[in-house]
Amino acid sequence: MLPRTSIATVCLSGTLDEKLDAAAAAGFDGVEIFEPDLVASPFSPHRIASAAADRGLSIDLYQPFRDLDSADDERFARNLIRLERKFDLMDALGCDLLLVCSSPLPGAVADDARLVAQLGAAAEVARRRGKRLAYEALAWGTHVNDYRHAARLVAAVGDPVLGNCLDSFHILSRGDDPAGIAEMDADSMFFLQLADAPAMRMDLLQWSRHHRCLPGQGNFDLATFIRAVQASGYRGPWSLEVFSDLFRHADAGRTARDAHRSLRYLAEIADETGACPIVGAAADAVAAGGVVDVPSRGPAAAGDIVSVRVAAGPVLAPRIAECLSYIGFDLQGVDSVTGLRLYRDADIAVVVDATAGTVWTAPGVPADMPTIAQIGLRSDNPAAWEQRAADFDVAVAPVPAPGTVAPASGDEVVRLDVTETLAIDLRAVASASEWQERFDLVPRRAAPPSKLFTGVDHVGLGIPTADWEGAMLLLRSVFGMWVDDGLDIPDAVGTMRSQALTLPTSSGSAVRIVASMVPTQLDDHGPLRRPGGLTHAAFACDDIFDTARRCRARGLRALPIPDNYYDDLIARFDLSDAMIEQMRTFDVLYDADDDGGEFFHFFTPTIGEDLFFEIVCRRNGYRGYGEVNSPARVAAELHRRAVDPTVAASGSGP
Ligand SMILES: O=C(O)c1ccc(O)c(O)c1
Ligand SMILES: [Mg+2]
Repeated sequence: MLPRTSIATVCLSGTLDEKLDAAAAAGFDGVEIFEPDLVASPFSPHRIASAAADRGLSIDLYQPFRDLDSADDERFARNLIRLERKFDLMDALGCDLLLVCSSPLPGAVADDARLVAQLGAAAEVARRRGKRLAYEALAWGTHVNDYRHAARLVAAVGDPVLGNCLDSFHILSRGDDPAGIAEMDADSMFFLQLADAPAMRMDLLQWSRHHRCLPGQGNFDLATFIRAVQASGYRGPWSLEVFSDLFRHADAGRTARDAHRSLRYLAEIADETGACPIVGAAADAVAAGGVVDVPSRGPAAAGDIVSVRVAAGPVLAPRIAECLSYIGFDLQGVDSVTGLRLYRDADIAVVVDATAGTVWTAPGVPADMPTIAQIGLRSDNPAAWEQRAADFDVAVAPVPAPGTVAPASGDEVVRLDVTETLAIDLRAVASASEWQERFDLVPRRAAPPSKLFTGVDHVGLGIPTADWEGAMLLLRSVFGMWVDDGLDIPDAVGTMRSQALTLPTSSGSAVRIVASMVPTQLDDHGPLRRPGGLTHAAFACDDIFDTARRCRARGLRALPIPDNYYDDLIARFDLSDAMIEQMRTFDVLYDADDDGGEFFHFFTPTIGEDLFFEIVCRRNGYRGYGEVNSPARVAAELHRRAVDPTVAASGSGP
């Protein structure tokens, strides 16, 4: 059950009225009025109060009141007068709760007894004015920056109009343990502010003011945090307070919808049992190789990725077909009308679609940018997934048939648009034979398909900056994916924020997506970067060198890796000469983790602007994706283009 929900106006862009519209439309019960929004508004506090009431929103909190305490008595006296003026304003606003944050000033009171006296004096004013104060420890407060310290001060004052405001950012950004919240007196907990944030090492104030995000969009362990809050018996609203450079110019309606969805997501993960389920646990369980014992959040566990559809366009489709055949995929069937071609290795289907300008191809993708437009996961119960999407207010569209120019209705296929250019297809029909039957493909081959691969190890997904937060939340809420810490990877054409997401599957394996952020502000997204969408699919094998040999025999010239790379490997790892020689021969890259896990991989050359395939082999529970080698791949690809101008000119691949 979701408690009362609230959102700070600072989370949303636009005028105050627009912010209220967006909050109400998204289903929030109330708002926190952020002072600068009120100060900048042309409307009186009375008018703002009725604007909120007209939309069915309560004003749950007015904030912030800064720098209350002071080592300078005269200054403190002035601060109490300032407090009275704010209470006048709150009278007009019809709000009785004021957030007071701990002081970050050098002149803040250091001595607890004196601080208790000053907080007590402020509480007395508040009581006389029929108001309440919620005291919040800012992570960068000069003397008070720990929620336990703030709670001790509040308890020492002992005035029922003075309570605590807990803000997940200030607690989790410091790496603090939220367990103490469970021991707090629920009556003293006046307000709860929630925010997530990406893992970063930076000044706390900068991190807080520019990079907060919604629960389910960052890397904080909010599940453990919210359970501690619930254990305390807190009865107030769950309110979102997200300072974000991205949200400040994002569409307010979209942010508010994501915000409400994030609280539903948080309520769901709060109900899960088990320790620290967000960060790391899923990856660890998957890496351990055995059955995944983290809960699957979906209503019906999803299966592995069984198909990948490449929107190739007519020009580059033959190149893609050629590349697929080099790495073991055999043509199995062709649609005589649309030219849709089905390739297969073992149980993996790759469908190459050569149509252009139809809804079936990825919208917005230029003809020279073939993209993976759809991944198919097996599910025993697509209808349950559809219901789940509806629970999170995510539109589910039918997938149109190839060649059609408008979406068909009544199709049984469930399509979730993760980004404009990617649909995840959760349905009963997704495998090679189902593709074959569904589109009545003309069989092209009697022989059984080859068996180079054991499955799809992961897919790479480029997400434009502006869509990043929304896509993260969608993948984690609707699909129930788990995240590890993200990484920043500098390479020859920019720096990419990379974030792995993992979905445990019914077979005890995992669907893995490696998301990377594509800067939206660049008009020209630069070489080897697409404006969004899937960049590659990685196929898993049991023996990297045997597979590389077989691919070579089928005609593959893998992306050439320079000798410098191998000299560096020799320096970094204790690998035998024979092993290094094999890697050099087959252009295999390598990574290892601290727990003995090893990763071997090689790449096909890029086709068009940025589509490639990867062949990977994990050993001993390696958890990563060889991200450290990503700059080597990008540089190798740039070099390949530079030395062979026909490659770049024709946009062609191998
Ligand atoms: O960054 C700040 O100053 C600030 C103000 C009010 C808050 O509730 C908060 O968490 C941070
Ligand atoms: Mg706060």
